[in-house]
Amino acid sequence: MTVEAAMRETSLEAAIGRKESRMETILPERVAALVETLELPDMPVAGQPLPAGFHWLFFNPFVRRSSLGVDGHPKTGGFLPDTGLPRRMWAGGRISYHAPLVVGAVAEKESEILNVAEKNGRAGRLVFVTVRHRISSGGTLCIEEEQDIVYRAPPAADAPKPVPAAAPEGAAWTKEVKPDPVLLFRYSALTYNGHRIHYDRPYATEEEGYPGLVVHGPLIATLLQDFAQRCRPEGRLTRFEFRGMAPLFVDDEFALEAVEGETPDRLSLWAKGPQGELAMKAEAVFGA
Ligand SMILES: C/C(=C\C(=O)SCCNC(=O)CCNC(=O)[C@H](O)C(C)(C)COP(=O)(O)OP(=O)(O)OC[C@H]1O[C@@H](n2cnc3c(N)ncnc32)[C@H](O)[C@@H]1OP(=O)(O)O)C(=O)O
Repeated sequence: MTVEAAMRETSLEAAIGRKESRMETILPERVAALVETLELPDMPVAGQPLPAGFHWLFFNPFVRRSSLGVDGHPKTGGFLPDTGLPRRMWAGGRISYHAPLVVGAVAEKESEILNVAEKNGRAGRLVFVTVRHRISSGGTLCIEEEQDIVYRAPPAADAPKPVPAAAPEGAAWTKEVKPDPVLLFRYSALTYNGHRIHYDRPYATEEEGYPGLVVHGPLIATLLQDFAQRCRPEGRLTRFEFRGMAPLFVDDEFALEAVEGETPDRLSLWAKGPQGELAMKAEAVFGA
């Protein structure tokens, strides 16, 4: 191991346990802006529960442009460790909805780095950073989430492109989504996410090697949670687990699909890409 690699490994381990916290008001205007962007039928107003996944609108750090990395995210090496790998993706997560987070409330998010794990993927070296977020309001823990962020090395020029797995067949419910550039732009703006792969086509294609602008993982996960809730209107979503399996791209229509889960309180869901590929898989659990 080189001295540089040994120092990096030490700094990655040192990141585990690092914490930060942030307070914010769950502003109804920002909730309304996402409802309209996603064309959802119900408009929650102050005092009503925040829809699942809408917490990603909030608690995102306001960082000076001079403190951003080339990818448009805050430079790593602050709260998130510098893995030495340039390409960030939102890999997945596990969310528990313990109690409603109410629109209009003041809430606090406490974040902690739970793990940093190096793996070898089909396309090269990967480092997964898992962050636990706890969102509370008025002394009640409302949402607990483990978020997996992956950092990737640029693939070798001669590396074959990993072939994505096929999505399951036999969906009981299905819904088409057309991710146009305005949807991606609005989602980036509303979540204050400067990641250039979502709106800067030359950067996404020439620097990160994607065929087009990349659809945000949390956007797909929010659409899947809304879809899950519509498949089970009588249930309350209490847990949602998802894993991004292959990226989706702007203007390529994809489908949200679902079947009954292994137990009556569950649904298995996925997002199916335009070639029938499994883009995201998810599991929803409902309580009373
Ligand atoms: C917002 C935002 C960013 C984004 O939204 S980016 C767009 C959304 N995210 C995606 O589209 C991710 C789609 N997934 C992938 O591209 C690939 O799955 C990934 C993560 C690059 C890994 O692909 P590989 O083919 O290189 O990996 P392998 O299948 O060979 O697996 C190697 C080990 O890694 C584990 N693993 C794979 N995928 C995940 C995952 N999504 N979450 C957690 N772990 C994963 C896999 O189990 C293997 O582990 P072993 O222990 O078995 O070795 C923003 O930046 O804010």
